[in-house]
Amino acid sequence: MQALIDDIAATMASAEERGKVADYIPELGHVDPKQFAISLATVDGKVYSAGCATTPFSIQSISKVFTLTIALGQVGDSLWSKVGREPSGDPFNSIVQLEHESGKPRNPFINAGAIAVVDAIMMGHEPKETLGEILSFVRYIADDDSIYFDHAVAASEMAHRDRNASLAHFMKAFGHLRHDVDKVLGTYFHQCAIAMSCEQLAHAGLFLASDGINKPSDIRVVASQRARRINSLMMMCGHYDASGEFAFRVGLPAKSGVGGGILAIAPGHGAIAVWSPGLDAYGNSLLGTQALEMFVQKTGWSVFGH
Ligand SMILES: NC(=O)CC[C@H](N)C(=O)O
Repeated sequence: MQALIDDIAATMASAEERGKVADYIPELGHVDPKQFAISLATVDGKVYSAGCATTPFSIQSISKVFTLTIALGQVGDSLWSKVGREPSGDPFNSIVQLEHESGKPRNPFINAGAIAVVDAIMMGHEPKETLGEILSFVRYIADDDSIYFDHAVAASEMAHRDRNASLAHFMKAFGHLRHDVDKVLGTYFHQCAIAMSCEQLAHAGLFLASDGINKPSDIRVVASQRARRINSLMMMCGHYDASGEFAFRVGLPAKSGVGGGILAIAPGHGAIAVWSPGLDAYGNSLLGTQALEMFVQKTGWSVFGH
């Protein structure tokens, strides 16, 4: 397995077309596009990494998997009255469906949906308390207390929040947000600004690869049915309007972020985190997707078969 991971990293190191780093969040625009990392954590406790797998990067929308897990733990199925579970077929920051669908976001992974999810978690608390809870959860599932918020990235997003603020105000006008818009956005931007390495991320995702049980601690994080459902949402919605293409090419539940990371789950096998900051036209990591495609072709771990 280590030979395969090394081979993937070597192939990606020599790639010429590397995509475009997100610069609509200015702080992310400074990241060196040459970097590549991959880490596989297996359900039987092994870790295989290559590239800069211990370098922290901005996990951005990958954090939406963790806040969804927390929200379902707090409010259970009542979450689905605030957010849907259908693929949107629209870009991650689109506002068009919100008007047609009375301010209810299609799914928890587009920006509007994730903003609604974090509003649900806040439960009348101040952002600082909610952020403490989110960070504790992520540190717990990754078994690593060094994971942190990159405050410069969060501040950069807050300063350029017009688009996300539009989504939030629109939902609030329909009665779908309970808290003050700027407090919800401040919480959302910090959640997106969590910095993690591929090794930490792969470890954090393991519970979704093993029916809801964290590894290697063997402590149950969620019921197996919930893990299965989160995986299905990742498969259908994790790459926005490129989710179909990602399923076609890779065939694993996965969540991308505009920081260039992707967390993919191979149920029964392990969790794979990849990072390369250059994005494709849909805001998903160009080389990260290629690396995962190469990985499933060699391992046969796609949920759709070899
Ligand atoms: N696709 C993403 O990673 C988007 C997350 C980013 N924080 C935003 O709100 O625009």
